[in-house]
Amino acid sequence: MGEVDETFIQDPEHRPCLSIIEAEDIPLIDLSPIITSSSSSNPKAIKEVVKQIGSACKEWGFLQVINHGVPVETRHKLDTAVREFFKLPLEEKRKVRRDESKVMGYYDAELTKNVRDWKEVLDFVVKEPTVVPASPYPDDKEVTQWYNQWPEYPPQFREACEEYNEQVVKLGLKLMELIAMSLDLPANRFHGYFEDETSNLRINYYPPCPSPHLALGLGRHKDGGALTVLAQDDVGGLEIKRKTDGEWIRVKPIPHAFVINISNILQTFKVWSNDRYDSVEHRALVNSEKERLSIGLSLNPAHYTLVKPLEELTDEQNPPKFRPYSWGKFMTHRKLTNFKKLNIDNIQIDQLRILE
Ligand SMILES: O=C(O)CCC(=O)C(=O)O
Ligand SMILES: [Fe+2]
Repeated sequence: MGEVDETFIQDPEHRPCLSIIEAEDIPLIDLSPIITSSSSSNPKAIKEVVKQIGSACKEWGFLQVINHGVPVETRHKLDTAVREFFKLPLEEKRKVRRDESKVMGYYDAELTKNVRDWKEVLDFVVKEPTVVPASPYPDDKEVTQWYNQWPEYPPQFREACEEYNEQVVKLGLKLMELIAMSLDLPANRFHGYFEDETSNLRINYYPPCPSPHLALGLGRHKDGGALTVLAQDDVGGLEIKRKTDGEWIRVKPIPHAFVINISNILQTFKVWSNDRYDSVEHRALVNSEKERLSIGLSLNPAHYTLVKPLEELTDEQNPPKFRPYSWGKFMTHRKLTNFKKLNIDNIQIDQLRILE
């Protein structure tokens, strides 16, 4: 096979280094004290987990969890259905193609930072329908609803996906409790934000690529939302930009583990925690021999959430460093810019920073 189309080619400074640097791995946290017992039964073990979560969030922005309570079969069922879907002919997959009016579904021409990604994706909302603002304009109060487009084949797709979402959202909310505790907040501090969650599932399928040294499966980015729970298969390719030195390091696939990413584009946690927890860039490499699959559930708050530094974490010595922003308006803006140019700038975290 020849080289890839030039739309996929990364600028030299962003091309991947294919010889793996065997660096230290991101923290691996065993959640069994949380999953197997109630919070009163083993306070010492739970405190230890909270401590590990807190330092992983501060030092890495990424971690992996094992013994997380999501059944192996739930994950296996979705994995099987997804692989069957991506093997279908393009015309079949395009029957659930996303567009401006149906924003969830299949897509095969995504760009990250204006360079094409070597991947196909499927997007679903967790709650159907998901209520969101109709436009990103601050004065427009109109809302709209996002629905899923379920593939007809394989027939078990929808059930597998819904079961997976339910289990993984449960894990995501548990992790939000642990993160709250690591910030010395009550365990349920964030729960209210997720009652009308706008969470979504993003399935990434990376076909083998003839030029893995020139292209990326997914260019460098930070995720939206509060937290991403990612399942990657055993092929490997996820890299994160290490905070301490900016080196790209590979996240080792661990059977049945989930990779947790507390970071996001508008850095919800950076704002909520008033700068204690920061976000981290990551990307996905491809290879010339094997296809790769990853499934990320992004736990997102209700559209009407005003994200701002929590009062408990600010005081006179520690004044708020960020102005509030509307989660829903931000999310709608991001979704619509996939389809058309809008007459409003993308919000960046530094625009929200209150100058000292
Ligand atoms: O494929 C991966 O490992 C990363 C996926 C990812 O970062 C995303 O979907 O946002
Ligand atoms: Fe990501």
